[in-house]
Amino acid sequence: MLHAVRTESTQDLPVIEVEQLSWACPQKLVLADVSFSVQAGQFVGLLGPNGAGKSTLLRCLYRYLQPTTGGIRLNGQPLSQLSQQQLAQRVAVVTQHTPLGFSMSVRQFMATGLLAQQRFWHRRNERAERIQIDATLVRVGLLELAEQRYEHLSGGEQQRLLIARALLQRPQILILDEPTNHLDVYYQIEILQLVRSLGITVIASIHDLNLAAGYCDRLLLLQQGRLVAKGTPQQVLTSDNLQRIYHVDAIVDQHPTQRYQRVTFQYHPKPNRDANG
Ligand SMILES: Nc1ncnc2c1ncn2[C@@H]1O[C@H](COP(=O)(O)OP(=O)(O)OP(=O)(O)O)[C@@H](O)[C@H]1O
Repeated sequence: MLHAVRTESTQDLPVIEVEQLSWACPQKLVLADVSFSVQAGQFVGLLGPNGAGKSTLLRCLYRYLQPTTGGIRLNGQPLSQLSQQQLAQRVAVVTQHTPLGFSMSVRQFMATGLLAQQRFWHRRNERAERIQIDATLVRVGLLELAEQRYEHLSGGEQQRLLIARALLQRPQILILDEPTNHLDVYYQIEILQLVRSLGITVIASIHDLNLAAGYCDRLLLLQQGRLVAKGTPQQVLTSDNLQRIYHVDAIVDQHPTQRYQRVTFQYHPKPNRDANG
Protein backbone atom coordinates (compact mmCIF):
# COMPACT_ATOMS: atom_id res chain seq x y z
CA MET A 1 0.00 0.00 0.00
CA LEU A 2 2.81 2.34 0.93
CA HIS A 3 4.46 1.69 -2.44
CA ALA A 4 1.23 2.59 -4.27
CA VAL A 5 1.05 5.91 -2.43
CA ARG A 6 4.66 6.71 -3.34
CA THR A 7 4.15 6.13 -7.04
CA GLU A 8 1.05 8.33 -7.02
CA SER A 9 2.71 11.38 -5.58
CA THR A 10 6.20 11.14 -4.22
CA GLN A 11 6.41 14.92 -3.88
CA ASP A 12 3.56 15.14 -1.40
CA LEU A 13 4.88 12.35 0.76
CA PRO A 14 6.32 13.68 4.01
CA VAL A 15 10.08 13.34 4.22
CA ILE A 16 9.82 12.44 7.88
CA GLU A 17 6.88 10.71 9.53
CA VAL A 18 6.89 10.03 13.24
CA GLU A 19 4.04 7.93 14.53
CA GLN A 20 3.18 7.45 18.20
CA LEU A 21 6.81 7.37 19.14
CA SER A 22 7.79 6.64 22.72
CA TRP A 23 11.20 6.18 24.23
CA ALA A 24 11.75 4.96 27.75
CA CYS A 25 14.77 4.13 29.84
CA PRO A 26 14.46 2.03 33.00
CA GLN A 27 14.01 5.15 35.14
CA LYS A 28 11.45 7.04 33.11
CA LEU A 29 9.33 7.53 30.05
CA VAL A 30 11.26 10.26 28.21
CA LEU A 31 9.09 10.53 25.07
CA ALA A 32 5.43 9.60 25.01
CA ASP A 33 3.17 9.19 21.99
CA VAL A 34 4.88 11.76 19.75
CA SER A 35 3.46 12.04 16.22
CA PHE A 36 4.23 14.56 13.50
CA SER A 37 5.34 14.78 9.91
CA VAL A 38 7.72 17.05 8.05
CA GLN A 39 7.37 18.00 4.39
CA ALA A 40 10.32 18.36 2.02
CA GLY A 41 12.17 21.63 2.43
CA GLN A 42 10.58 22.62 5.71
CA PHE A 43 12.66 24.10 8.49
CA VAL A 44 11.20 22.69 11.68
CA GLY A 45 12.14 24.04 15.09
CA LEU A 46 11.94 21.76 18.09
CA LEU A 47 11.19 23.72 21.25
CA GLY A 48 10.68 22.89 24.90
CA PRO A 49 12.09 23.50 28.36
CA ASN A 50 15.27 21.81 29.57
CA GLY A 51 14.72 18.09 29.89
CA ALA A 52 11.59 18.09 27.71
CA GLY A 53 13.03 15.38 25.44
CA LYS A 54 14.29 17.35 22.44
CA SER A 55 17.71 15.69 22.16
CA THR A 56 16.14 12.29 22.75
CA LEU A 57 13.69 12.84 19.91
CA LEU A 58 16.49 13.96 17.60
CA ARG A 59 18.54 10.90 18.60
CA CYS A 60 15.63 8.69 17.58
CA LEU A 61 15.46 10.54 14.24
CA TYR A 62 19.10 9.87 13.41
CA ARG A 63 18.82 6.33 14.78
CA TYR A 64 21.23 6.71 17.64
CA LEU A 65 18.32 5.53 19.80
CA GLN A 66 15.69 3.02 18.88
CA PRO A 67 12.11 3.94 19.76
CA THR A 68 10.57 1.84 22.50
CA THR A 69 7.27 1.93 20.63
CA GLY A 70 6.06 3.65 17.49
CA GLY A 71 7.93 4.27 14.30
CA ILE A 72 9.79 6.67 12.08
CA ARG A 73 9.77 6.72 8.28
CA LEU A 74 12.06 8.60 5.97
CA ASN A 75 10.59 9.09 2.49
CA GLY A 76 8.03 6.46 3.38
CA GLN A 77 10.64 3.87 4.31
CA PRO A 78 11.01 2.63 7.88
CA LEU A 79 14.13 4.20 9.36
CA SER A 80 15.08 0.85 10.87
CA GLN A 81 15.34 -0.68 7.38
CA LEU A 82 17.88 1.77 5.96
CA SER A 83 21.46 0.62 5.69
CA GLN A 84 24.09 2.64 7.49
CA GLN A 85 25.25 4.09 4.19
CA GLN A 86 21.73 5.00 3.04
CA LEU A 87 21.21 6.77 6.34
CA ALA A 88 24.53 8.64 6.06
CA GLN A 89 23.70 9.70 2.52
CA ARG A 90 20.33 11.11 3.53
CA VAL A 91 20.81 12.48 7.01
CA ALA A 92 23.52 14.73 8.43
CA VAL A 93 23.63 15.46 12.12
CA VAL A 94 25.24 18.13 14.22
CA THR A 95 25.08 17.38 17.91
CA GLN A 96 26.46 19.31 20.82
CA HIS A 97 29.77 18.54 22.49
CA THR A 98 31.71 16.54 19.95
CA PRO A 99 35.22 15.99 21.29
CA LEU A 100 37.28 14.26 18.61
CA GLY A 101 39.63 12.22 20.75
CA PHE A 102 42.42 12.72 18.22
CA SER A 103 44.11 15.62 16.49
CA MET A 104 43.33 16.76 12.95
CA SER A 105 43.27 19.99 11.04
CA VAL A 106 40.11 21.82 10.07
CA ARG A 107 40.56 20.73 6.44
CA GLN A 108 41.17 17.09 7.39
CA PHE A 109 38.09 17.19 9.58
CA MET A 110 36.05 18.55 6.68
CA ALA A 111 37.28 15.75 4.42
CA THR A 112 35.57 13.21 6.68
CA GLY A 113 32.27 14.81 5.63
CA LEU A 114 32.81 13.59 2.08
CA LEU A 115 33.12 9.93 3.02
CA ALA A 116 29.39 9.18 3.03
CA GLN A 117 29.06 10.20 -0.64
CA GLN A 118 32.14 8.32 -1.85
CA ARG A 119 32.09 4.97 -3.59
CA PHE A 120 35.18 2.91 -2.91
CA TRP A 121 35.62 2.06 -6.60
CA HIS A 122 35.66 5.73 -7.60
CA ARG A 123 38.99 7.46 -7.89
CA ARG A 124 39.07 10.45 -5.57
CA ASN A 125 39.62 13.85 -7.13
CA GLU A 126 41.56 15.55 -4.37
CA ARG A 127 41.70 18.91 -6.11
CA ALA A 128 37.93 18.99 -6.56
CA GLU A 129 37.47 17.88 -2.96
CA ARG A 130 39.69 20.67 -1.72
CA ILE A 131 37.77 23.26 -3.75
CA GLN A 132 34.52 21.94 -2.33
CA ILE A 133 35.86 21.96 1.23
CA ASP A 134 37.29 25.45 0.97
CA ALA A 135 34.11 26.85 -0.57
CA THR A 136 32.14 25.44 2.36
CA LEU A 137 34.64 26.84 4.87
CA VAL A 138 34.15 30.26 3.28
CA ARG A 139 30.41 29.97 3.86
CA VAL A 140 30.92 29.60 7.61
CA GLY A 141 33.79 32.11 7.83
CA LEU A 142 36.48 29.54 8.66
CA LEU A 143 38.73 29.45 5.61
CA GLU A 144 41.59 31.28 7.29
CA LEU A 145 41.60 28.61 10.02
CA ALA A 146 41.80 25.71 7.52
CA GLU A 147 45.20 24.53 8.78
CA GLN A 148 44.42 25.00 12.47
CA ARG A 149 43.93 21.96 14.72
CA TYR A 150 40.28 21.21 15.55
CA GLU A 151 41.00 21.12 19.29
CA HIS A 152 42.41 24.65 19.18
CA LEU A 153 39.21 26.17 17.83
CA SER A 154 36.89 28.12 20.10
CA GLY A 155 33.49 26.61 20.96
CA GLY A 156 31.76 28.77 18.36
CA GLU A 157 34.33 27.94 15.67
CA GLN A 158 33.93 24.23 16.38
CA GLN A 159 30.18 24.62 16.11
CA ARG A 160 30.48 26.34 12.74
CA LEU A 161 32.89 23.68 11.55
CA LEU A 162 30.51 20.89 12.53
CA ILE A 163 27.77 22.60 10.58
CA ALA A 164 30.09 23.10 7.60
CA ARG A 165 30.97 19.40 7.57
CA ALA A 166 27.29 18.49 7.70
CA LEU A 167 26.64 20.77 4.71
CA LEU A 168 29.44 19.07 2.81
CA GLN A 169 27.54 15.79 3.11
CA ARG A 170 24.80 17.41 0.99
CA PRO A 171 22.13 15.66 3.00
CA GLN A 172 18.46 15.52 2.24
CA ILE A 173 17.73 16.04 5.93
CA LEU A 174 19.80 18.06 8.36
CA ILE A 175 19.35 17.43 12.07
CA LEU A 176 20.76 20.05 14.39
CA ASP A 177 20.82 19.84 18.17
CA GLU A 178 20.98 23.42 19.43
CA PRO A 179 22.94 24.72 16.44
CA THR A 180 23.16 28.27 17.78
CA ASN A 181 24.60 27.26 21.12
CA HIS A 182 28.06 28.84 21.52
CA LEU A 183 27.51 31.25 18.63
CA ASP A 184 27.54 35.01 18.96
CA VAL A 185 24.53 36.81 17.55
CA TYR A 186 26.23 37.44 14.19
CA TYR A 187 26.84 33.75 13.61
CA GLN A 188 23.47 32.73 15.04
CA ILE A 189 21.89 34.72 12.23
CA GLU A 190 24.52 33.76 9.66
CA ILE A 191 24.26 30.03 10.29
CA LEU A 192 20.48 29.87 10.40
CA GLN A 193 20.32 32.01 7.26
CA LEU A 194 22.75 29.66 5.55
CA VAL A 195 20.93 26.52 6.64
CA ARG A 196 17.62 28.00 5.53
CA SER A 197 18.97 29.02 2.17
CA LEU A 198 19.87 25.39 1.33
CA GLY A 199 16.21 24.53 0.78
CA ILE A 200 16.68 21.11 2.40
CA THR A 201 14.60 19.63 5.20
CA VAL A 202 15.90 20.77 8.56
CA ILE A 203 14.88 19.82 12.05
CA ALA A 204 16.65 21.74 14.79
CA SER A 205 16.24 22.08 18.52
CA ILE A 206 16.35 25.74 19.41
CA HIS A 207 16.07 27.51 22.75
CA ASP A 208 15.94 31.05 21.37
CA LEU A 209 12.27 31.62 20.62
CA ASN A 210 12.90 34.73 18.53
CA LEU A 211 15.30 32.85 16.28
CA ALA A 212 12.74 30.07 16.00
CA ALA A 213 10.05 32.60 15.04
CA GLY A 214 12.35 34.21 12.48
CA TYR A 215 13.63 31.11 10.73
CA CYS A 216 11.29 28.16 11.19
CA ASP A 217 8.35 27.23 8.98
CA ARG A 218 6.87 24.94 11.60
CA LEU A 219 7.45 24.42 15.30
CA LEU A 220 7.08 21.44 17.60
CA LEU A 221 6.74 22.19 21.30
CA LEU A 222 7.61 19.43 23.74
CA GLN A 223 6.85 19.32 27.42
CA GLN A 224 7.88 16.40 29.59
CA GLY A 225 8.19 14.15 26.57
CA ARG A 226 4.83 15.01 25.06
CA LEU A 227 4.17 17.06 21.98
CA VAL A 228 1.90 19.78 23.35
CA ALA A 229 1.76 22.09 20.32
CA LYS A 230 2.69 21.90 16.66
CA GLY A 231 2.12 24.22 13.73
CA THR A 232 3.31 27.53 12.38
CA PRO A 233 5.22 29.89 14.70
CA GLN A 234 2.01 31.97 14.91
CA GLN A 235 0.11 28.93 16.15
CA VAL A 236 2.72 27.70 18.60
CA LEU A 237 4.39 30.83 19.98
CA THR A 238 1.51 32.30 21.90
CA SER A 239 1.88 34.04 25.25
CA ASP A 240 -0.53 31.44 26.58
CA ASN A 241 1.76 28.56 25.54
CA LEU A 242 4.83 30.34 26.90
CA GLN A 243 3.12 30.83 30.24
CA ARG A 244 1.79 27.27 30.35
CA ILE A 245 4.95 25.48 29.20
CA TYR A 246 7.84 27.73 30.27
CA HIS A 247 6.09 29.57 33.13
CA VAL A 248 7.22 32.96 31.89
CA ASP A 249 5.28 36.10 31.07
CA ALA A 250 5.84 37.18 27.49
CA ILE A 251 4.28 39.52 25.00
CA VAL A 252 4.10 38.04 21.53
CA ASP A 253 3.55 40.52 18.72
CA GLN A 254 4.81 41.16 15.24
CA HIS A 255 8.38 42.23 14.60
CA PRO A 256 8.29 45.99 13.85
CA THR A 257 9.85 45.63 10.39
CA GLN A 258 9.52 41.93 9.47
CA ARG A 259 6.68 39.49 8.95
CA TYR A 260 7.62 37.17 11.76
CA GLN A 261 6.71 37.28 15.41
CA ARG A 262 8.62 38.86 18.24
CA VAL A 263 8.70 37.51 21.76
CA THR A 264 9.42 39.99 24.54
CA PHE A 265 9.91 38.52 27.97
CA GLN A 266 8.94 40.22 31.15
CA TYR A 267 11.93 39.55 33.36
CA HIS A 268 10.56 40.90 36.64
CA PRO A 269 8.87 41.15 38.95
CA LYS A 270 8.07 37.47 38.58
CA PRO A 271 6.36 35.84 41.55
CA ASN A 272 8.54 33.07 42.90
CA ARG A 273 6.89 29.83 41.83
CA ASP A 274 8.10 28.14 45.00
CA ALA A 275 6.98 30.89 47.40
CA ASN A 276 3.24 30.78 46.83
CA GLY A 277 2.36 28.89 49.96
N1 LIG B 1 19.74 7.48 28.84
C1 LIG B 1 19.02 8.15 29.73
N2 LIG B 1 18.83 7.67 30.97
C2 LIG B 1 18.10 8.33 31.89
N3 LIG B 1 17.48 9.50 31.64
C3 LIG B 1 17.62 10.03 30.42
C4 LIG B 1 18.40 9.39 29.41
N4 LIG B 1 18.35 10.15 28.31
C5 LIG B 1 17.60 11.22 28.62
N5 LIG B 1 17.17 11.15 29.89
C6 LIG B 1 16.31 12.10 30.58
O1 LIG B 1 15.26 12.41 29.70
C7 LIG B 1 14.91 13.78 29.80
C8 LIG B 1 15.00 14.43 28.44
O2 LIG B 1 16.38 14.59 28.08
P1 LIG B 1 16.79 15.36 26.77
O3 LIG B 1 18.26 15.47 26.78
O4 LIG B 1 16.16 14.70 25.60
O5 LIG B 1 16.12 16.77 27.01
P2 LIG B 1 16.27 18.14 26.21
O6 LIG B 1 14.88 18.64 25.94
O7 LIG B 1 17.16 17.96 25.03
O8 LIG B 1 16.96 19.05 27.31
P3 LIG B 1 17.94 20.34 27.20
O9 LIG B 1 17.11 21.46 26.67
O10 LIG B 1 18.30 20.56 28.63
O11 LIG B 1 19.10 19.97 26.35
C9 LIG B 1 15.83 14.38 30.85
O12 LIG B 1 15.16 14.42 32.08
C10 LIG B 1 16.99 13.42 30.88
O13 LIG B 1 17.60 13.42 32.13
